[in-house]
Amino acid sequence: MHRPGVAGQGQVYARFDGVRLVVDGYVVLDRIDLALHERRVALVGANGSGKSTLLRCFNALVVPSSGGVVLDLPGTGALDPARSPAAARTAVGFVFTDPDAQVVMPTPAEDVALSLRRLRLPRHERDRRVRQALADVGLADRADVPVGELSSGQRQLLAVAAVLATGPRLLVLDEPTTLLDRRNTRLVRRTVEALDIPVVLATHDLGLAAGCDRVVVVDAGRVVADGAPDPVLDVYRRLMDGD
Ligand SMILES: Nc1ncnc2c1ncn2[C@@H]1O[C@H](COP(=O)(O)OP(=O)(O)OP(=O)(O)O)[C@@H](O)[C@H]1O
Repeated sequence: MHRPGVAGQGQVYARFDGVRLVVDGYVVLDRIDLALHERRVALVGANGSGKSTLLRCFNALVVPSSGGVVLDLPGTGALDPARSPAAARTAVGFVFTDPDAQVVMPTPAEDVALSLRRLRLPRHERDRRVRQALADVGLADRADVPVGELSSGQRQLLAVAAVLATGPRLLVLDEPTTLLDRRNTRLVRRTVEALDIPVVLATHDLGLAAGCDRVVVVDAGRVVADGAPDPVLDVYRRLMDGD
């Protein structure tokens, strides 16, 4: 396994210990050992290698067959998502690839407000958070336009805003730029870079991965390279090109 050095940044906020997932006899994840402490971590790997499944372990959308995950985020203490799925889903904001699966209300402001409903906030606090979340992703001036008038990139950012408004301690993004053109990709990239919480994302966009602090290559459910972006992405390119 290739493990080029990566600069340490802060405390470990997520640890995977021997995570294995078997579904109908098929090994989806195997021997995943990770201790994440970097602000930005990218998972890369071929289609079907297990990236989305690994991300889903963060909030118990997937529960390992064996091994375990421990989150240690500000305000949560040590937390096993499999044992405390509700707490994990409060602490971990999860954004899916397709924003249209997540954005359901007619306007951005209403959509973000919907995500806050279960927090039962006083109206003024809810409105404040809606405005703040939209401002954080550069959509302050689009708060009340019909969602259909937003670009795909802006809809992706709206999905991020709706998740950020709930105050997650960690943001997990599954292929956030896959559906986007270069301009919208840049928009999402810049927004992610500016966030003040850790972000773990899966991507086929090697530019997005290169801007992260650490890159993890997943192949057939295993971690095969892990470390600083430049050397690890070289390993990944060679793996994909069959050299
Ligand atoms: N619940 C499940 N039942 C059966 N097979 C599953 C299940 N979840 C995942 N798989 C299989 O596990 C493998 C990994 O899937 P996963 O979606 O995690 O890959 P991925 O790396 O995110 O792929 P992509 O880049 O195409 O999104 C695939 O072969 C998928 O079909």
